[in-house]
Amino acid sequence: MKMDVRPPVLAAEQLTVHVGRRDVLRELNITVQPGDTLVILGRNGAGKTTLLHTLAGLRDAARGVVLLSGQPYAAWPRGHEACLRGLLAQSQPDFFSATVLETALVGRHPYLGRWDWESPEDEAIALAALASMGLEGFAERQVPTLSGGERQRLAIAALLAQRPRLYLLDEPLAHLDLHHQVAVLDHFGALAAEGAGVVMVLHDINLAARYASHVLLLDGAGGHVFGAAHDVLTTERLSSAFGHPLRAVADGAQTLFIPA
Ligand SMILES: Nc1ncnc2c1ncn2[C@@H]1O[C@H](COP(=O)(O)OP(=O)(O)OP(=O)(O)O)[C@@H](O)[C@H]1O
Repeated sequence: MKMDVRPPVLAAEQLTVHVGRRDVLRELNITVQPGDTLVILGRNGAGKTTLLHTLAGLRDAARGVVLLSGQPYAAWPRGHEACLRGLLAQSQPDFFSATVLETALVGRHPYLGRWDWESPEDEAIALAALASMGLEGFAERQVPTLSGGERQRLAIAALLAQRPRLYLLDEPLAHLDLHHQVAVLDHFGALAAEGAGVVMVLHDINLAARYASHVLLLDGAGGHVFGAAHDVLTTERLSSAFGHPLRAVADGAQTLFIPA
C-alpha cells in the first residue's frame, strides 16, 4: 500500500495570539489534513479574524509556530506561500475601474514572473472560476457596478483562480443569499474532497454542523475547544461560547441548534 507522506496542509503548534496585551488564544494545537474542513466559531471579538490572519502568515504569533505544508512561513521562498495558501479577507479592497475578469486574474499573479502577462491558460482558469461562482457573462463588467453578493462571489472566484492547497476564508457567506451560501459551501466541500484543506470562519452554527469535519470553538478569553465537529458541537459548549442558551432539535439524522 502506498503511504501518503505529504505533510498536513496547515498545523499550529502551541500557538498563542495576542491583541495588544490580551491573549485572544492560548496554546492552540491544530492540524489540517488534505480533505479537512475546519470551521472556526466564536462570538464577536473572540479573535477569529486575528487567528485566521496569523494562520495566513500575515501576523506574528506571540508564541508558537504555524506550519504551512510542513514548514514555517519564513522557510518558504518569498512569494511562494501565495501558491500554497489563499485568504478570503472579511472586507474586500476596492477595485477601482477594473473589470470582473481583470479582478479574477489577480488570483493568478502568484504564478507570474515580475514582467509576465497572464497567459490564455490563466484567463481560462479565471473564467472557469467566475463560472463556478455563477458569474459567467460578467467578465467585462466594471466591479463598482456589482451588487454586494456579486462582489463577494467575485472575491471568491479570484481566490479559486489562485488554486492554493489551503483556503482560509473569513466569513465567506457575507452578503450571499441562501442559494449562494449553500453553493459556495458545496464548492469548498468539493475542493476538500479533492484534497484541499479548508479553514473558515462562520457565524451560522447549523451550516458549520453541516459542512465541518472539525470545529475550533473560541471562548474569547484565550480558551478554546478543537476536535471533530460532532464532538465539539454540543449545546453546552455552544451556549457557553456564545453566551446565549441554545437547544438542539433533531431533524432526521441532523441536529439543528436553535437559540432558546
Ligand atoms: N488594532 C487593534 N487594537 C485594539 N484591539 C484590536 C485591534 N485589532 C483587533 N482588536 C480587538 O481584538 C479582538 C479580536 O478581533 P477579531 O477581529 O479577531 O474578532 P472576531 O472574532 O473576528 O470578531 P467578529 O465576529 O466581530 O468579526 C476584538 O475585541 C477587537 O476589537
